Amino acid sequence: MKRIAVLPEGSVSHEAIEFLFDGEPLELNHFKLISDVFRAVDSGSVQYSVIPFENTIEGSVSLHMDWLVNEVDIPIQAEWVYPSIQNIIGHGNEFRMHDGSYDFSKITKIMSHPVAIPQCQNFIRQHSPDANLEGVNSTAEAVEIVKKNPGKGWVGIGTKLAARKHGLDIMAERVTDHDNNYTRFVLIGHEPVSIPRKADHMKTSLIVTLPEDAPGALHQVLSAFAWRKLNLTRLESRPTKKRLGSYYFYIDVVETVDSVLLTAAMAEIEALKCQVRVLGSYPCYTYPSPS
Ligand SMILES: O=C(O)C(=O)C[C@]1(C(=O)O)C=C[C@@H](O)C=C1
Repeated sequence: MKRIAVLPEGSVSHEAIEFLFDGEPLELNHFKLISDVFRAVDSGSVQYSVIPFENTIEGSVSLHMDWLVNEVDIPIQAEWVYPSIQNIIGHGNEFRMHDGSYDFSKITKIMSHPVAIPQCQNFIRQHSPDANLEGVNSTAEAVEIVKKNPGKGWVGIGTKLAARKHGLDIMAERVTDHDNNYTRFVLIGHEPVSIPRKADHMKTSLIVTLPEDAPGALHQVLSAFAWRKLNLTRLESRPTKKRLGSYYFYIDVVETVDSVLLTAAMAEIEALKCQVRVLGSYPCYTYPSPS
């Protein structure tokens, strides 16, 4: 049975990993902090870790990107997309009105993961503009804290799975600003993984660091992909954290063509005195579109 580190029971990450393995029994080790989820592979206590990487509304989860690049050396083995469906969860009796509906203006505090709160801005502005917003380690943790603090007017933004686990009420369903709210997850680990789904395509993730003060270097790097007709799906710069104004580039290449071309592109980029690090070449699984 695969041993996998993931955020707490009822988190979006937990739902997502159960989806990826489609009912295959898994040994899940739950951790409160994403840093511990990352470290679990390093310490050998699990084979794989589940990392949320990018969200439709919020974009890259930069903290997780930086951890993958700077703090650990663990390859990406798979990527998949899963919907982040968020709900308002609380002790319903604190907010229930005579007609049975909820008075959301009574909410004093809304807690969730810092990536989940901005996903629900419209709902918050419209229904609970005076509530305090508080970021915690996961959506699941927010719901757990609310459970332990009745009578204070607190609610959490989280999954139905978390509401069920803690026996709380789902006061409003699907409260994200856009229905198409998806999160891209990556599975990291030292061994390739078998997944009971059909992969959509392969992808290679690269970290490219340009030589200092080389005008046109990024243009030349991009040309190495362009003339080989290699399809880039992501190009993002992040600070190297070594000094202000120094960046690395995170590049995703979808391999729809022969990988020999990609190897040649990387050799060309290295010849330009760039540093190239491969974060992984891995299968990607898309979420089935509603029929
Ligand atoms: O807090 C959770 O439930 C998580 O799985 C983490 C996480 C994230 O880090 O992006 C995952 C997806 C959600 O959109 C919000 C939070």
